[in-house]
Formats: sequence, C-alpha cells, structure tokens
Amino acid sequence: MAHSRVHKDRGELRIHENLDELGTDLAEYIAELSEASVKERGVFAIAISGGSLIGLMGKLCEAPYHKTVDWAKWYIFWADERVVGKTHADSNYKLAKDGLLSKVPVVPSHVNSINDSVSAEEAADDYEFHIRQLVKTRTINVSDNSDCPKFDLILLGMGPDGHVASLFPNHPMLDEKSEWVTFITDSPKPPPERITFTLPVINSASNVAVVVTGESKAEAVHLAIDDVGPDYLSLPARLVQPTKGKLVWFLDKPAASKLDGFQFSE
Ligand SMILES: O=C1O[C@H](COP(=O)(O)O)[C@@H](O)[C@H](O)[C@H]1O
Repeated sequence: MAHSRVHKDRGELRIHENLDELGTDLAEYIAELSEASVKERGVFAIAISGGSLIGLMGKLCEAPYHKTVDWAKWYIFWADERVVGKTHADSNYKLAKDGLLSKVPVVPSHVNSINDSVSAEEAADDYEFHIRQLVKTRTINVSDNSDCPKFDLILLGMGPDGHVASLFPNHPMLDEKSEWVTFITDSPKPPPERITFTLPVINSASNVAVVVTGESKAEAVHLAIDDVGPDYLSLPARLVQPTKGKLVWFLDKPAASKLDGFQFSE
C-alpha cells in the first residue's frame, strides 16, 4: 500500500512498497490527468523523459489503460533528448517508441521528437520554435503569468547527482530564464550533446511528476526534498517548483529511505 503525504513546500510524496505498486499508481495518475485534460481542453500535452521512467510507465500499455486512455488526443514531447539519431541506443525517442509508443494507438503526427540531423544548438532552437507554433494554436496551453508553455503534464526522472531532464548540477543552464529549450554539449553523463526544457518551462506546467527509484538515488531524494540548508538550494531537482501547478514525487522505498521521518512513516 502506498504511503502518501503532502510536504509543506515540496509537493505530494507517494512512497511505494515496490516497483509494481509504483507502476500501477503512476499509470492511474497519468490516465486521470489525461482524462481531465481531454475533457477540459480536448487534448493532452505531455512531455516525457528518458531513463528508467519509460519502463515504469509500462502499465499504460496494459488493460485497462491501452483501451480506456484517449490516445488519439495525446501530443507527446520530450523534456530532454540526447542529440543522437532516432535509432541510436541512447535516444530517448527510441526508448519511448520501443517501450511505450509503439504499443498504444498514438497518432504518429502527434509525436513531437527533435530534429536529429542538426547540431544540439539548432535542435534546441528548432524544438522551441515548434513548441511556439503549438502554443499559438493552444495544442499546448499557455502559462497564466508568462508566455511560457503550460504542459498538462511533465514527467521527469532524476539521476543520483540530482539532475532532472538534462539540467545538471552547477551548470549555467540552470540560470536560463528566457529560452524554453536549451542545449548542452558537455553533459557529465554521456552522451555529451543534449537538449532540455529549461526550468521556467518545467515550472509552468499544470502538473509535474518526478519518478525516482532505487537506493542509489536516496541521498539525492533527501537533498531535493528535505530541509537541508542553503548548500543544496541549487540542486536541479530542488529547483523543480511549479509556480501554480501540482508537484508529485513517485518514490519506491529504497529511494525514499533517507528522507527525514521515513522510518516513522513505514
Ligand atoms: O540522462 C538522463 O537521465 C535521467 C535519469 O535517468 P534514470 O535512468 O536514472 O532514471 C532521465 O530522466 C533523463 O531523461 C535522461 O536523459
């Protein structure tokens, strides 16, 4: 049974007994947001990440979700992408296509992947331009207090170093305020060339979920959520603070094991 509590300023924490339970809760959460968004706006604009997240979304391809979700209304984007070919093993697009998108009836023209035949800088510019067109038509909603896109849902993973999307600790891209999509050519985690949503875009979303599993990430989870003092305020995962949207953390027990008070909530 999942343990859920609302942190005073870091959103809702859902701590799961195991990966199976987490996968079930995550699929239900995404399906509910999809239904609400389709009812309200006629579409569901969702941005996904790569890494372990895709495997954890697997239950969406199974009953009942493969039939009950209105897949034709989904518009899919990437919160970050590695600048490699779409058939490359490092491609977040390939990961999602193989693990999810090829198994459900999404509309191919609604799958908004990056241009993989140009430089990282050009790919970021292209992707931002593309998103701007879809904000104009309101396929992607617009923020109430800036011109930023307001995705219905942004799904993030987190690395053991606290990176989210391709926003890495101590990198100047964390200070980017005007671009929606930026690029990196010296990523500390290979491959080096990537594009990523910036923090203003992530924090303008209606819903942001950070999905983190495994003991290797327990320290970063603690630093991203607990009151740990000024040294960690700029940890990328800590900078995920939706302005008006809702933040939910999906954790398994090993990832949550270093959270303050974890032993008392078991
Ligand atoms: O490089 C990346 O890493 C993060 C975390 O991946 P995980 O496998 O540790 O969950 C991922 O969220 C991001 O999209 C990816 O490009």
